[in-house]
Amino acid sequence: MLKLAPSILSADFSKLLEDVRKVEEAGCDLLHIDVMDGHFVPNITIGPLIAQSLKGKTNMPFDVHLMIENPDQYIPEFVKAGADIISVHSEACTHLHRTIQLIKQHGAKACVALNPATPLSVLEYVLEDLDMVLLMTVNPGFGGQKFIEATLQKIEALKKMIDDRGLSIDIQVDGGIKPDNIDLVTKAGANVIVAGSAIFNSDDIPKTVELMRKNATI
Ligand SMILES: O=C(CO)[C@H](O)[C@H](O)COP(=O)(O)O
Ligand SMILES: [Fe+2]
Repeated sequence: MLKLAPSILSADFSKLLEDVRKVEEAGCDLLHIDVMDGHFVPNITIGPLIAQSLKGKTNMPFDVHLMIENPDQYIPEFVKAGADIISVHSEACTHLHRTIQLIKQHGAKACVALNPATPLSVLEYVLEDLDMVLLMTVNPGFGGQKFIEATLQKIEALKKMIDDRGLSIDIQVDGGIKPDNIDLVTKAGANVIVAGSAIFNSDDIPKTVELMRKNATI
């Protein structure tokens, strides 16, 4: 099933709740919350307090993308703040299996995110434990970057890996996705689509969301 996950990184933080309601009214499925620590990625964004302040004010589940070092330290806090899905970067986890179990023990859905240059082989022994895999289609750290075409092959390969094992795991893509390339990523096998600048910087959010759904091949 296609799920659209607008990234609040491109929202107007001075009227965040208003922007969140706009994307919910436009029919988006998940709220993608980008957490950056200035270490794992060069940018600093938001922490659990902001997530918590939005909880209960929208019905969209919270899809929390942790771009931070030592994610284990913060997972309990983000679940308390309302995270429904937590993504951790394989590159930031020394004990990836343990971190995945920690997310699940706290009652959230577990997702592993991979940078564009990270091979799918890191998923070999943990894939069965996951609810979702997030393939970055830009290098993490900033919104509004250009989609990296080479990730299309990787999406296809992940889809095959999941199907070959008879699993049912969502494939999320994040970075540079717009109405004019959503067909490529959905055709390759992605079904959870993050879009920040394409949605929040649009003059007509409902129209852009509708166009993304129309152009998706699923
Ligand atoms: O994780 C991210 C960046 O690290 C963001 O989710 C992503 O960049 C979304 O923004 P855009 O759609 O504008 O590329
Ligand atoms: Fe993200």
